Order: sequence, then C-alpha cells, then structure tokens
Amino acid sequence: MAKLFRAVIMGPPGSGKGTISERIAQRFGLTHLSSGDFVRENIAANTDAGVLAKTYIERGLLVPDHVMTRLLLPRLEEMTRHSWLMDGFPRTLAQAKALNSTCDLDLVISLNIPYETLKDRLSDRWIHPASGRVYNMGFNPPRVQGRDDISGEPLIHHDDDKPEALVARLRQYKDLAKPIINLYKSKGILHTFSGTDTDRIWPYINSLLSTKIPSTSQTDTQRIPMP
Ligand SMILES: Nc1ncnc2c1ncn2[C@H]1C[C@H](O)[C@@H](COP(=O)(O)OP(=O)(O)OP(=O)(O)O)O1
Ligand SMILES: Nc1nc2c(ncn2[C@@H]2O[C@H](COP(=O)(O)OP(=O)(O)O)[C@@H](O)[C@H]2O)c(=O)[nH]1
Repeated sequence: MAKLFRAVIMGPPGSGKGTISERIAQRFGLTHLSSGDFVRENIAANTDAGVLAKTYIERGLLVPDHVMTRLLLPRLEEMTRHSWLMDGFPRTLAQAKALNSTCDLDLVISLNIPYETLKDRLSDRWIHPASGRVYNMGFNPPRVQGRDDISGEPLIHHDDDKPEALVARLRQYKDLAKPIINLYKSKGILHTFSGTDTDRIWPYINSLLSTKIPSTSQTDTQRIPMP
C-alpha cells in the first residue's frame, strides 16, 4: 500500500483554507476533513459532544480543547487507510500536542493573507449552512443569486464575517496560531504561502504537494497522457 499522507492547513478566517483544501482534495485524492463540519455534524446528530459544543458556538467561543480532541482524534485514528488534509484543527497548542501524539504529520500549510483582503472576502462570503458550501459574490458566485447550487436552499451571511467582528477574530487567530506555527517550524514541516489571490498561490501549493505526495495516491485523471 502507498504511504499515507497527513497534512494540516492553517490560516486566519477567510484566508482560503476551505477553498484550497477542496482543490487539494480533488487534485491529489486526499480526504478533506473540516473541524467545523465535524462540529456541525455532531450538533445536528445531538451527540453529547455536539450538545456541549453548541453552547460555546452560540456564544461565539471556540469549543474547549478536550471536547474537540474527543470529537476528532477517534475519527482520525479510524482513518488508517486514507490520506487526509485537516482544515480548522489544531486551533490551539494543546490541540496540536494532542494531534502529535496521535499521528505524524507530513506537512503543514500556513496561509498568510493581508488583512484588507480577508475583510473584502469575508464581507462577500455566503454559506449554505447545512453543507458548509461556501460562495463569494465575486470569486465563485452561486449559479442563482442567494441560493445553494446543489440544494437550491437559501445562503446566509454570518455576523462573524462582518468587518466589526474580524479584528477580534484575527487577533485571536494570531495569538493562538503563533505557538502552533513555531512548533511545526521546529519540526521542519511548515510551508507558508503569502498573497492576495488563491489562484496565484495555488500553483505553488500544487507543485510542493506534487513533490511530497506519492504518485500512487494521486488520481489517474490528473496524469497528462503522452501524445
Ligand atoms: N479546532 C477547533 N477548536 C475549537 N473550536 C472549533 C475548532 N474547529 C471548529 N470549532 C468551532 C468554533 C467555530 O466557530 C465553529 C465553526 O468552525 P469553522 O467552520 O472552522 O468556522 P470559523 O468561522 O471559525 O472559521 P473560518 O472563518 O476560518 O472558516 O466550530
Ligand atoms: N475574491 C476572492 N475571494 C476568494 C479567493 N479565495 C477564496 N475566496 C473566497 O473568500 C472567502 C473565504 O474563503 P474560505 O475558503 O471560506 O476561507 P477559510 O475561512 O480560510 O476557510 C470565500 O467566500 C471564498 O469563496 C480569492 O482569491 N479571491
């Protein structure tokens, strides 16, 4: 069996983690895991962890570390046959240490995007709450304005994505991410990408991953046929 590949993507709100994760998943055949999706699934299923998580999210707080690790680590341990990319976890140093003791990461992508760009993108981010599908009125608009492409259900705009809320969220991200980034830097697995456009960052991420992911994990459709 080909060696499995485990990666994490980090970045402030609106930096393109979800967008880039989807591209990586499609191009390299990895499973895209999103901590936000796990939390939402648990809330919808009314699990103990979900009920507890909801009380924090409703107050605009992060879910405590022990709840997040209880939710996610068993799922990762089950993924013995899949290569994956995790988006949204770890968010704290305690989570990073817990992840460390569960698996060896091959690579960490950190996105470094200017504040003005984050602000513009988030003020234009529309979400389909049931699936977590994300749209942007300029960058990837829905086919029908205000409606999810697949279900046709209405899209919503989070209050959290308003510029007034962004400064605090960004500060929190910077404070919490700093020691995690230092940890991954010291392990030699951190790769940082800076810029204002996902489409300009993507080729660099694509070529880095092409050198790191065993070709057997990549999907056949991505191979360029010989003339
Ligand atoms: N690793 C985590 N630690 C603590 N709470 C978390 C974690 N991941 C997700 N949550 C909780 C708090 C988040 O507000 C909520 C939804 O997560 P997510 O979908 O990642 O949205 P977000 O709005 O925080 O991120 P972003 O704007 O970066 O996409 O779930
Ligand atoms: N204008 C513009 N919007 C983008 C770009 N990349 C992503 N987006 C949009 O910006 C918003 C934030 O991206 P998302 O992937 O949700 O970021 P995350 O919060 O880090 O997961 C979404 O509405 C995306 O559709 C880009 O290069 N330009």
